[in-house]
Amino acid sequence: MHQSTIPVLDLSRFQHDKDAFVADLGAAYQAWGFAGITHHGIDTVVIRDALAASAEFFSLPDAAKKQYFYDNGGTRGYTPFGTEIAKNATFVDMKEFWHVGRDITGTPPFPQLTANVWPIEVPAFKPAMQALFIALDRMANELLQAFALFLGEAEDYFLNRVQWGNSILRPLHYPPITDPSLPNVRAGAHEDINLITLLVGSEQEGLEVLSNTGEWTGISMIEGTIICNVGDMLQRLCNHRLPSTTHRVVNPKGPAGKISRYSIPFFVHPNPDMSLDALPQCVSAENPKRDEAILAHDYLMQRLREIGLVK
Ligand SMILES: O=C(O)CCC(=O)C(=O)O
Ligand SMILES: [Fe+2]
Repeated sequence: MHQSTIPVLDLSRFQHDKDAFVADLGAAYQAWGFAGITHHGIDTVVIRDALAASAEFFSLPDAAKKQYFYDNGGTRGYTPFGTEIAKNATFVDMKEFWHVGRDITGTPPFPQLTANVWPIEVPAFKPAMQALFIALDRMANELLQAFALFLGEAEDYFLNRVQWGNSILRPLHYPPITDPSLPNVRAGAHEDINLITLLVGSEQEGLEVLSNTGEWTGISMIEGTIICNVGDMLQRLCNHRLPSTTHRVVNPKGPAGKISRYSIPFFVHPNPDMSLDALPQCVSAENPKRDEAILAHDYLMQRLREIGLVK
């Protein structure tokens, strides 16, 4: 039966009902590339504090925010409105965001893992984002264990392939769209580049996912549910057995469109030297290899140039 919206998975089942959970996860992602995740073990306070700190930062005057806009391809700090554009889109996205990376003590094993910057105007921002980064990183590792099993690899397949990944936590702000001459799209249709994405703040309306029958499906979750979707890197690795589904953010009709949207995606990246070549067990006569072999870092650079974040 065709489900009309994305499935919801209870992550606590991975610990006590592993085989059934992995089968359900595989079915959910093969159908949608997206699922809501409940019982993920992340305290609601961690999520609320991060969303509150994000709203506080974005309410600062432009001049204060722009102090944190660096010519670094948006890798750390603030990126103002009008910078990012979805591949092949006409209008820039109606969003501003901040990038938090992995906190490293000592010399980073990869040069991409540059130091974080923090806004001094909002003291709560740093501890709130650090706590959310650590919690989502842990949750991602658990989900990747389940994905590894589904794909016929050992449970720990990803663990030493992601621990130095340049994963990015991205607090986002979409302002209300009040100018009627602007399109109603806050973030243009796109696929995520990375392995998987975890999305916090999805209770607000506006996110739409393209179903496998070609319909835009509006997604809003009960508070605390974290959406997880497959990105292009995982799609390549599994030779499209799991789809990296197109999604976008629209300005909802009615009162929800008159207020700002705050969401926080966590883009899970593999170590820069991980090969994204299709796993041999995912290639067959019926499903021949679709993409060329490429290293994660080279693939990322290619994609960041396409969306205007790297010139
Ligand atoms: O704001 C959202 O809910 C989704 C954001 C998103 O898809 C992205 O930043 O890649
Ligand atoms: Fe996305």
